[in-house]
Amino acid sequence: MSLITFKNVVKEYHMGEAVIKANDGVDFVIDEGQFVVIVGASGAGKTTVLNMLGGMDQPTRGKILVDGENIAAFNENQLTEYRRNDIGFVFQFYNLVMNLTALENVELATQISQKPLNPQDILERVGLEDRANNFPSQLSGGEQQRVAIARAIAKNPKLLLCDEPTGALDYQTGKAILQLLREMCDDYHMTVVVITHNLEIAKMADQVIRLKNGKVIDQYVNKIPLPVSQIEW
Ligand SMILES: Nc1ncnc2c1ncn2[C@@H]1O[C@H](COP(=O)(O)OP(=O)(O)OP(=O)(O)O)[C@@H](O)[C@H]1O
Repeated sequence: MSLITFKNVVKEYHMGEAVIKANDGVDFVIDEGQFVVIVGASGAGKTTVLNMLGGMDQPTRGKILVDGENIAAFNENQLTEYRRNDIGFVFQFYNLVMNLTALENVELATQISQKPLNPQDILERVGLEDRANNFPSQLSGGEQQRVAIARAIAKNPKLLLCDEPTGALDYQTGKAILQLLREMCDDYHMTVVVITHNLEIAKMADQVIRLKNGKVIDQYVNKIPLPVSQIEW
């Protein structure tokens, strides 16, 4: 069943006289429970797609249907509710609250959500049960990203959006994080969207959307997505 539909989505930025089309008529459909990779070079429009899908920005024109509702027409209050309840976000640089422990970071996210999962259980699921009382500064980059994933998942969102989640990590740690994201998708039947410039990562996806100059230039389904262990870059 389709969960997300982008219909002729345009996002323009006005810089003085010039108009920059960050997204220039983007169309795609994402099914519930899919692991989707949106790939493209720097400036292709990936972050713009993710920000609009996450309710952090709105298109200039077009429709963005999520679970049947056009979020492009939401007002501020509706967008706040949407971000709170339906979206989990994982960023390249983790964005943890540095003066809260790993567990407290996860708990904080669950406090604003309607149907959260148990923070301790999720920390255990990401392999950090022994580090629950550590502060982010006491954790490695890979461990901090695990906390960030736990925080996003614990909200029990409809959609997990990931912005270059391995961008700040070394090769092996990055692969472990991709593996964890894939498991989250499979275990929780969560729809996961990852944006990256790394085309190799596309091989692990159920569906790939390629962007160039603000347009979709290719969109395909991997009938047999590769296990993360078989991906190399
Ligand atoms: N707030 C803004 N104001 C003006 N132009 C913007 C703004 N945000 C994005 N753009 C422009 O829109 C285009 C697409 O940007 P976007 O950040 O979506 O690309 P990207 O594929 O995510 O790139 P990267 O991989 O470098 O993050 C770029 O040309 C960018 O300069």
